[in-house]
Amino acid sequence: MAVKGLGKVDQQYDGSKLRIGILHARWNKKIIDSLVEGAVKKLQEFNVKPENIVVESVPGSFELPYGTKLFFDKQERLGEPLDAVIPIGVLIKGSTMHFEYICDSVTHQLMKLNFELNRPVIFGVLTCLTDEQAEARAGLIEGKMHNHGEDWGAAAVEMCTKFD
Ligand SMILES: Nc1c(NC[C@H](O)[C@H](O)[C@H](O)CO)[nH]c(=O)[nH]c1=O
Ligand SMILES: CC(=O)[C@@H](O)COP(=O)(O)O
Repeated sequence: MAVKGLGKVDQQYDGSKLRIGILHARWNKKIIDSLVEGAVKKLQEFNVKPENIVVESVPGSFELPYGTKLFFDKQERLGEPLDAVIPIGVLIKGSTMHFEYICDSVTHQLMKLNFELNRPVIFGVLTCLTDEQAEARAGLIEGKMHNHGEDWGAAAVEMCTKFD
């Protein structure tokens, strides 16, 4: 088992009053499904109520930053505002520069959204060179790596509550 990862949380965070959005891309669906499942499982372990976990999708990772903004806006309009969004995408290197451009622009724009929206936007995007790297990071290869979706769920609750 790899040594990398979030490790134990520094304190117990309570997500019972939070509403968290998960916005996932539909590219690389099998890996996405596992990551979403990991994030949901961890949110529930941190007491986020199932009815307060809102899951939506966009076509690909490129759509995640603007989709995240629209998701916050829509939930606000509905009177069910989100405390944080976990955008989840899986980028896998192909044979052109497509991968590099999307990795770079999406990462920067998701980071900027934290400050623009003044809400936690978690970095739930895998940027992998091979299918196997992505599968391992979604916990799909027995004994290899943990499901990184769990880290993203934990990070969302911590970032919503830590500085209260
Ligand atoms: N190659 C991958 C993509 N590509 C699709 C783009 O993200 C986008 O949906 C399209 O260009 C339309 O704007 N998306 C991923 O999530 N993962 C990939 O590996
Ligand atoms: C257009 C795409 O999302 C995808 O085809 C990228 O892969 P490649 O670099 O092999 O074109």
